[in-house]
Amino acid sequence: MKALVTGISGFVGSHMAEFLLHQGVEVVGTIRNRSRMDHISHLRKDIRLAECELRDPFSVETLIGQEKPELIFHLAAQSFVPTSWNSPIDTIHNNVAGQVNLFEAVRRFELPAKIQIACSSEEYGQVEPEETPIRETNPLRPLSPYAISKVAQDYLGYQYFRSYGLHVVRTITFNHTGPRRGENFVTSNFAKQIVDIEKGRKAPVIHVGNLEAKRDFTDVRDVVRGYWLALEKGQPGENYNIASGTCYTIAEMLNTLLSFSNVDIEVQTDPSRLRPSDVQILLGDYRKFNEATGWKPEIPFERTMQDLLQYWRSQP
Ligand SMILES: Nc1nc2c(ncn2[C@@H]2O[C@H](COP(=O)(O)OP(=O)(O)O[C@H]3O[C@H](CO)[C@@H](O)[C@H](O)[C@@H]3O)[C@@H](O)[C@H]2O)c(=O)[nH]1
Repeated sequence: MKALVTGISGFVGSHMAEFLLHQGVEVVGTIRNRSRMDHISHLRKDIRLAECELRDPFSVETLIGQEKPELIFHLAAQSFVPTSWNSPIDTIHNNVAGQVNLFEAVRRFELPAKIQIACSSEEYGQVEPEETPIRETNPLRPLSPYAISKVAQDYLGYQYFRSYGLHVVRTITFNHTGPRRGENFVTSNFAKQIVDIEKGRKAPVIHVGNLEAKRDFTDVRDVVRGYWLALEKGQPGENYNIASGTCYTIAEMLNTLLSFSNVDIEVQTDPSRLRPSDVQILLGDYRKFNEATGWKPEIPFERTMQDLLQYWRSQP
């Protein structure tokens, strides 16, 4: 069995590759010439890498024609919400055109591949308190250009299934974190600041944005197991929430991290970390996915936070 992982050098891509190798699957991954390789350096002898610019249809067609994978995990994306306000067109183009190119190449070669696409709980956007936990039937009220790009990816998955019969499974993943999470994202950003303070590299002040927002965090290792099950047991054309079913305010998440450290800190709001519009609450209902695949989260939030701190402590 051969799997293609787009964005293999990224946070989720590297965990996906590890999971697939444990399943005995042959792994090919896409990288770009500017990709950082440190997340997958320990896997280099076990995986194959292909340089591919997903925005370029010729590049994607060549890759798909050469590799003909049976499974595709489409994880490559511009995934940081604040970047999408600074570069809205780039975010939408990158995320949407990349996926269309992939789908068109699969069609062109009439590949019977199963394709997982990484949709996002950001698509739900403005959620009313009585709508939680959020089900897949909730209206989408996106609040950022990033969320718009994910709505487009999501509905393209639906449309390519309906129009052409592509086996696309749409996973709607809530926040996820763990070792190797990029340092822009809130969990990793706060963990790294704490470790920098522990190591004496930074004054004991943590800079934060909106601490009131509530997020539903799942460990990335549970998430990639979910992506595998989505292709093994999920129905093509369907969308499935992948979530923990519990949410924390960002302040509670910070306190959890601090409970695993001895540092004494001051918290300071950095206005540049506040967003033009922030999704206030994301709390997912994963029953539909559980019923289809048996998936449920296994790694407790506290362990994820400890592992994340350990990850930053181990970095040079
Ligand atoms: N990044 C960041 N966020 C902060 C900070 N302080 C508070 N926050 C708040 O923490 C929350 C989470 O921010 P992020 O970690 O940047 O993630 P996100 O915007 O929720 O998006 C993530 O989850 C989506 C799924 O819902 C993913 O699709 C997306 O790619 C990303 O992983 C937001 O409400 C943000 O305003 C900070 O210093 N930095």
